[in-house]
Amino acid sequence: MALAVGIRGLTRSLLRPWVRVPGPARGRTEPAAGGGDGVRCFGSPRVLVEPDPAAGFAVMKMRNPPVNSLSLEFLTELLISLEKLESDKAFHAIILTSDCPGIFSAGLDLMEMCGRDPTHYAEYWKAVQELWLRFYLSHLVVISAINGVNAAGGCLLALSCDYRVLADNPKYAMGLNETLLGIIAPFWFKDTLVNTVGHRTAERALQLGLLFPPAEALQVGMVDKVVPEDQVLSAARSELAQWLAIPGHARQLTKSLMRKPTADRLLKERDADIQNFVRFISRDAIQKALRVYLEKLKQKKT
Ligand SMILES: CC/C=C\C/C=C\CCCC/C=C/C(=O)SCCNC(=O)CCNC(=O)[C@H](O)C(C)(C)COP(=O)(O)OP(=O)(O)OC[C@H]1O[C@@H](n2cnc3c(N)ncnc32)[C@H](O)[C@@H]1OP(=O)(O)O
Repeated sequence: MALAVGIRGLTRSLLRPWVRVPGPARGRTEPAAGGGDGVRCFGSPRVLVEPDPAAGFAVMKMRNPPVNSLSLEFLTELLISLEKLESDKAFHAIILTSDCPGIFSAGLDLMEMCGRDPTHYAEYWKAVQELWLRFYLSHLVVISAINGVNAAGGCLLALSCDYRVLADNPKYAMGLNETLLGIIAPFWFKDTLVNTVGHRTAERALQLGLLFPPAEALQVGMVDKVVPEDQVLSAARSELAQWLAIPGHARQLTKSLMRKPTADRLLKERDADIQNFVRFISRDAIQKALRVYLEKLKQKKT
């Protein structure tokens, strides 16, 4: 089985050249995230980046409508945006949020895991691993401003950040709900949750596939702050000030000290994890469960 499609290879094959604000904002000079004037937004079709280099951070907005499902192309674009900000010394932090009303992310794209061939599954899973590793270990401060419902892989992305602000809307539940689909959160999803909420809460949440509404998410420590919906971004910005006041090298080394052992577990068995995923997801029973789940999502509209 061909597992060797690196994310840089993906990047070359999938991504259009870096583009300036596609869609409605194309060609405009928008106010920067922190209010600075004259700084151009940039991005790719599915990721809008609003830089505020003077303040040292950028707002990264996910916009893969309707539900910000993490397709291969979207994962790749998120990685490229992250890489671009990481390699620019002007940036010390990112606020990750959504441009899709009411949805932070519906998690991994079920269409990438359903009815495809093993080579595709392997390529997809490698990109999912890469996204987690890069966000989890980023030297930048990453704060998520969670402004919508946030399931499974989307929740993992938020858990990979350094701090989470969640909008206070009872519809905006968040969690690793894989078991509800008849699938299993991989060990590194589990480890990330355990590191955030502790073993007992994670054990219960993972088995039951719990999606926590804001008050409960705050209570178990899945998020750090719950604020009125219209204050999610400003609360994330205010929080950032505290993180940016710490000497960068000390904070980065401490982050690495805390997170490297967890990341190393995956790094040591990355190929085996891909093979496990491909074997698991290719099973007839799993494919059937995913099809039934997708069908249910569609039926709820009728
Ligand atoms: C041994 C083990 C080894 C290894 C491990 C093995 C494997 C397993 C690991 C897999 C880990 C998986 C992680 C995941 O992230 S799985 C995805 C989980 N996500 C969800 O359960 C959320 C599903 N979506 C929803 O609940 C709702 O869509 C949501 C987000 C609440 C929004 O609701 P609403 O606004 O009403 O929108 P719709 O439901 O109508 O959705 C619009 C449209 O989007 C489609 N869609 C929704 N979610 C997804 C998705 N995750 N992927 C792809 N497509 C999605 C939905 O079907 C609709 O499509 P339509 O064509 O009808 O417009």
